[in-house]
Amino acid sequence: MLRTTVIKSAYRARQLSSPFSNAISIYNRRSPSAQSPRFSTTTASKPSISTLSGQTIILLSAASLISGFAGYSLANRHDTEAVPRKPQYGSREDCTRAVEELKKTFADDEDAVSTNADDLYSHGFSVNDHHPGTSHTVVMYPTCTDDVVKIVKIATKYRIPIIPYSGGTSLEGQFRGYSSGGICLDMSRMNKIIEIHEADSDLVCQPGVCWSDINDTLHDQGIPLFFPLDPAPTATIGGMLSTGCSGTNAVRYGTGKAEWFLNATVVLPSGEVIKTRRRSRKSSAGFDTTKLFIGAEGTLGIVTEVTIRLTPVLPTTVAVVHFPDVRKATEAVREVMLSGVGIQCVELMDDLCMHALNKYGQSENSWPEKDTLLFKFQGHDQASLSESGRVVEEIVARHGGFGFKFAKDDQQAADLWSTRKNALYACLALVNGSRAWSTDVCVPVSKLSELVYETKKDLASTGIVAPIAGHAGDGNFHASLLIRNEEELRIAKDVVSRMVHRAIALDGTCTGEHGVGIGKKEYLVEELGAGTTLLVSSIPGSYILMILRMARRTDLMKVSKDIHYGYAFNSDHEVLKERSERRRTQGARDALFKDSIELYRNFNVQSVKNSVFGDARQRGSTEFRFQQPSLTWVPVKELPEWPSNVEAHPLLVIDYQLLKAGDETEINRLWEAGTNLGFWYLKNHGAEQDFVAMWGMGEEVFKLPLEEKMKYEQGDEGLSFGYKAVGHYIVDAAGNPDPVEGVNVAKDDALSYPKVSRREYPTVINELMGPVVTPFVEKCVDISNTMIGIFNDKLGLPEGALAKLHGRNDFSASETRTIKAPANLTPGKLAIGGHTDFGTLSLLVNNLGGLQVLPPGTSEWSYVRPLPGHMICNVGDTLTMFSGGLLNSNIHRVVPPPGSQSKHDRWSQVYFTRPADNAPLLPLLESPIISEAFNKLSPERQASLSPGVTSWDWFTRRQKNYRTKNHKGADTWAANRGTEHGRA
Ligand SMILES: O=C(O)CCC(=O)C(=O)O
Ligand SMILES: [Fe+2]
Repeated sequence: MLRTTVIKSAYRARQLSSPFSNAISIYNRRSPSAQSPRFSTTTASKPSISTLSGQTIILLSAASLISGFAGYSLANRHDTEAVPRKPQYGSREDCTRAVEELKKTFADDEDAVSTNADDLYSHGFSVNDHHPGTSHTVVMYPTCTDDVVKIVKIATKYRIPIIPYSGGTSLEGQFRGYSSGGICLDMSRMNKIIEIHEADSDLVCQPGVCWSDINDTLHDQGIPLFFPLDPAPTATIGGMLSTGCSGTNAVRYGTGKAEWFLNATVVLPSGEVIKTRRRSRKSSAGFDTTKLFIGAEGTLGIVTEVTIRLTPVLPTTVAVVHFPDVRKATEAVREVMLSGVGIQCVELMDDLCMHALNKYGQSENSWPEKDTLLFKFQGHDQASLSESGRVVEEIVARHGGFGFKFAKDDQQAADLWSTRKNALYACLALVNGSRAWSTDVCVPVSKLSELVYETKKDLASTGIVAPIAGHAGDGNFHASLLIRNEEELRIAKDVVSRMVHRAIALDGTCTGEHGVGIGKKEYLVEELGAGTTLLVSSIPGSYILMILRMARRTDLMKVSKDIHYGYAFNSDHEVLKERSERRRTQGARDALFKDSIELYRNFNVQSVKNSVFGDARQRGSTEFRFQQPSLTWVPVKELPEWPSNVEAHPLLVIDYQLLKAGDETEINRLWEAGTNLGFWYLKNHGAEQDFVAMWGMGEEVFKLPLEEKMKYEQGDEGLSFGYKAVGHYIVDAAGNPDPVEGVNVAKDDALSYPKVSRREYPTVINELMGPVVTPFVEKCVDISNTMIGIFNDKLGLPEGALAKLHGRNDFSASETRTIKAPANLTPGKLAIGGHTDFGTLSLLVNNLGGLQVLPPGTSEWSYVRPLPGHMICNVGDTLTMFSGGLLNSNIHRVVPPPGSQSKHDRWSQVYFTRPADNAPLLPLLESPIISEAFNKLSPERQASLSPGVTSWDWFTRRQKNYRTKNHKGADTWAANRGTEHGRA
């Protein structure tokens, strides 16, 4: 390692001092501390950075070193003899020791190590795909190859997998955390361009630098060269190399292969540093070692420096043309490609895509909603561009192309091209409350029409909305399957699987450019054959985990002061704040772009005024203008920190994705939480923004005139659906009125909308039902059902027993509850009196503290602190009853937020899962586990757990006795009580 550094630095020094060299050494102006004195800066560049959403790079499981080698996704192999051993990773204790050593090793660099929960979460989880996510144990921020070596050596010592993280646009779940713990290596501080060699048309850089920033830098310096590989705008070089990336320019320039990556410096699992080649354009000295690391998705080593090849910038222009169907369009592409005209890109957008662009795109144009091709021509001058245009116009006409539009000037060309750039985001907005499963396949160009045609037919038969856009010139296309719930996710899985088999049968590949990740592993043997797969897997020191990373858009939303909506959580970690800030600026362009589309999709945004679609350097404030109904968001502002002198009760943090994946340890931890305090944090649940959106809905309701709101009041008969004015509930035996405003929506209404199931709501709620309330309910139902299923099994109940009592389509008191407690409540005043929740499970998000629990066996209330990205979940009475008292419905209440937090409005969003109205409330004694536990209880407790009434009667009795109007004295308070009776 040392030797490499010395040689390299001497080499650079010579270059810099040589009068014949035009090498330029460039550093990132924003990271002066990271500049090494030995590379004196001659030119400060514009920042060339990316963290949040570029391609991902590397995953390295250091443990493989110890276990010999590990296989590259051989899970599906039948030939069991050939299956390499799985790496044996260190235990959680080993992980803890590794983190200690990392902290000690990097003690003098306070930015190098983070164990902040939010940081761990945002690096291991992604909202942009459907794969389960897991937090890492620690996130490391190396600045140089030496740092990486140190980290790798520690990882190897404790057998901890490393999951490096650079940009993170990856779509196949490549950068997830590892269940037994892992080290995430965030390459964002290795974001420098080191040398530009104009005369050689190449450039040396670190892996965290973004390709579009490289091109901006070259442009700014008047260097007429560029790097033509163009995946997502914030993809970074390390990730691009590691996934063998491509983009729209692949037709002309090919993909991310060794012709573009001339050499790479790589840290191997042993900690040894190698450089794959010198800088000469060609070499026949042995193996093309660089290529080994291309597309390896980080399974072989960590790339810490790369030399990329550049190419001259040539004039281009753009044309668009529409077709009656996709077959005709792809046939035209084939003929155009054979004509030999100067084509840089050929992009296909299907009819659905064009519809999305008309609806949500930013273009002035209104397009025919037909399968469409977009050509980018390349030529030496206007005449040659025009000539190419003429030839293509003739060809496409022969294939039924119509509306051929050739850009008159650069401005028009840029406008037309932005259509393609906006396509993905516009498509994502098509289905309210959906997530996209974006995936790609690639076939020989002549087979593309068949593949697209068959896939569209298949998609249509499933009812899943899935616009298709792709690189028609390469036979590569992307389908974005827009899915709203678990059922559609299941259908989508099958569709994707059929699409992949279809592509492979056409002599194609399961992925043209997204990579394998964890999403496409299962197809490798089918595509490559067992022999090739085994060969790859048996490269000594090869690593198995395919885990990519991607930025969480919400992470950005939380910290961005530029976005005037959402809410801000606070962190007591200064380090995190700084990092968030850094990430905010680095990933701003891409993330804001996505944010704005999210708003289009969900909130009828009329326009987004800022630089998201423009120059990354002018990242000003963002203004969103909303169509009716206008949403005034709970503004992002610096909410005060959790006061350092206030203790909060610790809760177990449960990882929802691990629960879903059936992780036994996590399931046991959920059981532990449920049977003890009955409260826990839930992370990686993917519904954070849905909770926030509900506050937006609440704000819209609360600002209506009181008279209007009172038309939708819950009433005093025991119903809780609808509006609740301040003072209408009591908070104690004395009958003191509550100070909070609230609004509840029945699950039954949210799921049946526009059909009214239980009651009518204010117009603003109706308008927000589709974009906000229904998706919120759907997500909460899914999340709740997952946990109910787990409790069912742990309770020893027959499969589906609890689920049957909570049927999605059975009428129940399940509901959303949005609560706003005003700022500056009198200290000591109760916002919500002490109670147990009526139903089975409650899912809760707060913006500020105030919730308190009375832990079993104590008489002191303890705060529960809201944590960013985490819900607070708790067991309610009906689950306690069904479980014969095994699961604990704990008493809790809400007081004014602690410290200076009390100066702010407190928002709270709950989803209550309650049993079907007619479900009888009795312990489910058919389970031996439950009956054994129940038999041990005191008669009084047994009676309290066996009311024998229906869920609906239980609920209305309790609800009725909370109403101020019904309060007749302390007896009324007692009459609203739940399972508190008979507790030990
Ligand atoms: O606002 C909170 O934090 C808790 C709300 C609650 O306990 C309830 O609505 O049942
Ligand atoms: Fe509650």
